[in-house]
Amino acid sequence: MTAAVALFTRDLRLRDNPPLRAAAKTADSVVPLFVRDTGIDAAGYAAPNRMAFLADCLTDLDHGLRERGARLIVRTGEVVEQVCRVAHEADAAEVHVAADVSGFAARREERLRAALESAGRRLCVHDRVVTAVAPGEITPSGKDHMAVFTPYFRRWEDTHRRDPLGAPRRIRAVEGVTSEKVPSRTRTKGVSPGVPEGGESAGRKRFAHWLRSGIDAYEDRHDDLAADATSRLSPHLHFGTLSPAELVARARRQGGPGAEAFVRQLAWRDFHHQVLAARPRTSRDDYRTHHDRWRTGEQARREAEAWRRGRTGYPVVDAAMRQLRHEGWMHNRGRLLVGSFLAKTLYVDWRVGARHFLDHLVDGDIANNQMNWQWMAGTGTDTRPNRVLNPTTQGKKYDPEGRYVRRWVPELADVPKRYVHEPWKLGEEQFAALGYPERLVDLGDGLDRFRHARGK
Ligand SMILES: Cc1cc2nc3c(=O)[nH]c(=O)nc-3n(C[C@H](O)[C@H](O)[C@H](O)COP(=O)(O)OP(=O)(O)OC[C@H]3O[C@@H](n4cnc5c(N)ncnc54)[C@H](O)[C@@H]3O)c2cc1C
Repeated sequence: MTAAVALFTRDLRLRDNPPLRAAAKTADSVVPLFVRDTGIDAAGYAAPNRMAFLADCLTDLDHGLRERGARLIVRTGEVVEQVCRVAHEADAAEVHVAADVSGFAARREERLRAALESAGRRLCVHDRVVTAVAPGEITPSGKDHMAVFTPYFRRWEDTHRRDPLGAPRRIRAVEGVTSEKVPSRTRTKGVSPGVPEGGESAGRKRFAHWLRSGIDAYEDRHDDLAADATSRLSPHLHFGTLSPAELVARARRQGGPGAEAFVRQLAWRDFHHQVLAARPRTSRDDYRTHHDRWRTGEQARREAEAWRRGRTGYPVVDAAMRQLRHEGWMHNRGRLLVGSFLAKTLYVDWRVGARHFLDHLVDGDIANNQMNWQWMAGTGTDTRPNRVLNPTTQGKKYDPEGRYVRRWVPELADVPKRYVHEPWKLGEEQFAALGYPERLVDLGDGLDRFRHARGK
């Protein structure tokens, strides 16, 4: 009897899961393993919103495995040590795992390979699991990644994609490997009230609903803040309860401009992943530095805190920041606006904002978060790095009725449409009666400071 370990990381699904399929195919019996890596807690990345969603994912995965004759083995500790221990207990010849892109994942892979090989076992790493197209698959000659999205996307579209795999029908489990209790959401403290349900079953339901009644309108409505007309699949993509390759294939099959626009966003996801894979230090360091001397000191700290709390005095910025706290999620247009406001208007280091996002986002993801923050701060791959978004004009454009602002900023619930993005124009007395904060900064002053800092 041969045995293999299928190590789940950011691929918490049974369908279209190449490491699981390969483990089940090459060995007589399988240990489906998830390690609660204490290194992630120690690095401060175990945000409660993601831990709650993760608990749902593991519970659902365990159910699915039990239906197929196995169950999820959960262990807590240092990941390499735990995997080696389980491989030894199961006498597994191979460990199958998905390739991933961060520096953390690269180091994990290297250490795991060395430790397994020294015990006479083999690590098998599978591409195109976390992304639809693997990092490094599309590279101009002599380069290790592509730095501009449009040409990347053209090549991405031409890249042959594999057909999505079904879930294994039966999985024969290795006998006698013990598991900790699968974590439960109810035991997670400090979770935002609006965090959605995690797990492959919930993800598939959401995706089916999206194909039926969301995707066709996506191209026209994705920027409408109040309409909430995006897929909200990002947490499922982050934890891999849905496969990006399958999403691309099924959206393409459905066809139409909405589906094409949606697929383009999935390509953005792959794009950022390939940048991080080639430049892992850009999770902290500027991708293209402007030698910014970001504001620090007491006033900048106070302003960053007002931004975190959704009390900047700019309604659409505050609405988005409050949505983040309540739901652990924020609309993409909101993310762009609050990112520009922090990094450019307030001229506070993008890392301060990225950290706050990672503390709250259910989809908080090193590749997507850090690369998008850098894009917005103009230190990343944006070809117009000094663009500054004006929250008032953007608010009027993407929330013309003020419905998004009223939903998240109760102080402005009864303000007429004319003033909802500029409540300070109501007049002193009426404005004071709202109990809504004064503007932190004049937009013109913020713009001048930023341009001066960037030498523009
Ligand atoms: C400052 C900032 C920080 C961000 N942080 C994250 C993050 O931590 N995790 C994350 O998944 N996304 C992040 N994004 C990208 C984007 O805002 C979210 O992916 C999107 O809002 C998720 O909502 P949705 O699933 O409804 O997206 P949809 O519009 O339905 O798009 C479908 C999918 O495409 C991908 N996608 C969409 N836009 C982008 C993008 N700009 N970059 C990369 N992938 C994209 C996502 O996986 C998304 O689920 C960030 C954007 C900005 C500007």
